[in-house]
Amino acid sequence: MIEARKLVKDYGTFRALDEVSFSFEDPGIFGIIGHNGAGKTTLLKCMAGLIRPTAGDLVIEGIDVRRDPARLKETLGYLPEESRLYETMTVENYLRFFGEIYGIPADECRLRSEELLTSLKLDSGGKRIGELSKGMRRKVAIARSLLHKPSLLIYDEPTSGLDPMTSRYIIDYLAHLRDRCRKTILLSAHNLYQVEKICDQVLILRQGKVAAFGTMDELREDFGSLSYQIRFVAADVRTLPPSLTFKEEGGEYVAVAESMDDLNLVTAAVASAGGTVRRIESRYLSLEEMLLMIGK
Ligand SMILES: Nc1ncnc2c1ncn2[C@@H]1O[C@H](COP(=O)(O)OP(=O)(O)OP(=O)(O)O)[C@@H](O)[C@H]1O
Repeated sequence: MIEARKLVKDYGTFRALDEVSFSFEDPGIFGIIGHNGAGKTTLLKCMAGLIRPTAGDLVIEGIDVRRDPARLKETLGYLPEESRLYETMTVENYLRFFGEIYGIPADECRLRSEELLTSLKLDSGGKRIGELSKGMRRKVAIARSLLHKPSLLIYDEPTSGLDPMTSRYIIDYLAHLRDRCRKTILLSAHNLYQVEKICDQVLILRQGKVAAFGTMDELREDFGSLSYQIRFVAADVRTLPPSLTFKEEGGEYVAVAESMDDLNLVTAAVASAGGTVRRIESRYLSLEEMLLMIGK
């Protein structure tokens, strides 16, 4: 369980996080989204114990992060927005180096590294890290974050700057870590389609405050449906009120209503013209539309 209560982070006189509260039940994937500068990285860094919150409570897996950030080390794998890797090392040496830092015995570290590189489909062919592509480097950083088998992963923009195929591979890999390895993953991302696809709960930050929080279904409920599409048949559409706009599609007619009131007007008009409503579909806001609605 990850719980934040009235979390505040000030940088000097600037308040980057303003009484942020939420709780995540693990295992799961939790997305933190918001416009540039909303406070996502600040929140992730607080949760990773890398910066100290100014006020409020933050408890992760029973560890009070404000009091005892060092205790998080074993439980946590952190992937910063931009990983500074050791350019002149090979991938294998790099992972061995971090294995030593984590106190993993050499044989076990080699086995774990091989497993991770295989599951991430990363074959560096003995190249130095500085010679690898961006996607490969991201995978190396992900492998490093998993080396000590942490139960909690904090990933800042895991797919930023990656091509769609690599990006999708990493997203699917994160889902695999949750579903098969029971990991809890907190991530920030600007690719909202991906967040919508894999996150169990989403926190939307706006200027350091919580603008919305919940499962995708809860957020859709909160934001309301955008429109209703009414499919109907009518023997003679000339009897429909001239104000009703609709189009013909596959032998049916389709009208769009922007609100529940509008929807009632359309269905009443169809009925009074002797028509029949075949289907009403509501189209919910996408996460991107919600973020645009919330504004900067
Ligand atoms: N070390 C710092 N000192 C002063 N202000 C900072 C510092 N780090 C971040 N900020 C400010 O805090 C606010 C939140 O920054 P943060 O990096 O957390 O946002 P973000 O949501 O991750 O943005 P982005 O999507 O652009 O990465 C910004 O206004 C930023 O300028």
